[in-house]
Amino acid sequence: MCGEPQEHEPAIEVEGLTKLYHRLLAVDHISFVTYRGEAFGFLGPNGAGKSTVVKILTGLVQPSEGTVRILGRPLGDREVRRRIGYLPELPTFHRWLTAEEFLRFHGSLYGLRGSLLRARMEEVLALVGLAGRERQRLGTFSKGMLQRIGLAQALLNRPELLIIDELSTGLDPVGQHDLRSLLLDLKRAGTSIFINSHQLPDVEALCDRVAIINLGRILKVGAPEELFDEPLLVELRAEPLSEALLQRLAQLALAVERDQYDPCRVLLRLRSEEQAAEVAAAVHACGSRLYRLAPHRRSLEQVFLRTIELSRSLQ
Ligand SMILES: Nc1ncnc2c1ncn2[C@@H]1O[C@H](COP(=O)(O)OP(=O)(O)OP(=O)(O)O)[C@@H](O)[C@H]1O
Repeated sequence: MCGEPQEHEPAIEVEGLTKLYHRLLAVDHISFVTYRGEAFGFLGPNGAGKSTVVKILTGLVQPSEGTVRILGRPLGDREVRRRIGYLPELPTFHRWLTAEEFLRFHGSLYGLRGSLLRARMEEVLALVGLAGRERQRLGTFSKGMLQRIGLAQALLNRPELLIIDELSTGLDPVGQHDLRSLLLDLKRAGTSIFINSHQLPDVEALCDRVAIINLGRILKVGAPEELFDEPLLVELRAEPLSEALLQRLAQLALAVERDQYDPCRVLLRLRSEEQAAEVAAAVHACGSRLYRLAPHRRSLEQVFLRTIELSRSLQ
């Protein structure tokens, strides 16, 4: 794993965090820790409470209960704000400003000025692929360019912690790839990243750990590969996948999931690795041909959907 957390020093510490909007419990006593140098992803369906948590972390919303420490300091600490970069979910841009004027304004909020500000502006414009666009008005930027200038703004102060509330909206596949590479480079350089996203492939590629959140509660936290808590899941392709073979597989495996699109394919949850040999023997005993018998890894998207589905069925 690249970007190994730095000596397990925390970046964000959240304890019993709760947010009530009038009677609506948007965040329900959640606790988690992210570490320095780590990219931590927050995944959840619409309305899960993700943006509320980000707004609390960035001081835009007051928590109802609980404690938060960022880079070792309590919420609202002015010095710590200078060490954080924040890309909001739907940044509002002043359309009449040029890219340069926009960055100059945000730079001044970080206390940057003069030659240092000019150097940082040049640096971030190059990083996000907007070098040469300094004089262009934001009103004439495409959605992807606006996303990039938003990120440039968040990187102006060379933040130790970058908080991103939803990324990649409006970016074409090349833009998404470039942005993902940029975030990976920042992580490799030691930047801690907290990212809310619906873009599961981005989260899977970037994040060391993810939390799955729904209805204001954290359902699971772990490395993407740890969340695939089905180590003995195997994919079997055999032809024909007869009723007799399916019955034999149902006796052998803990669970058999048929593929609704491929009549020759099933996923089997085994009790032990040794059972793979029994599965192969059952295929031959039933007179079928074995085309594939291999470990199967669910995608983060499948894990996410199953976790949310399970939590809904338990309500
Ligand atoms: N200012 C507010 N006043 C009242 N309710 C709010 C406010 N902001 C958010 N909520 C409610 O809190 C809940 C969580 O919203 P939040 O925006 O945190 O979810 P989210 O996970 O970020 O969703 P999305 O993925 O759609 O952005 C929702 O039910 C939302 O309607």
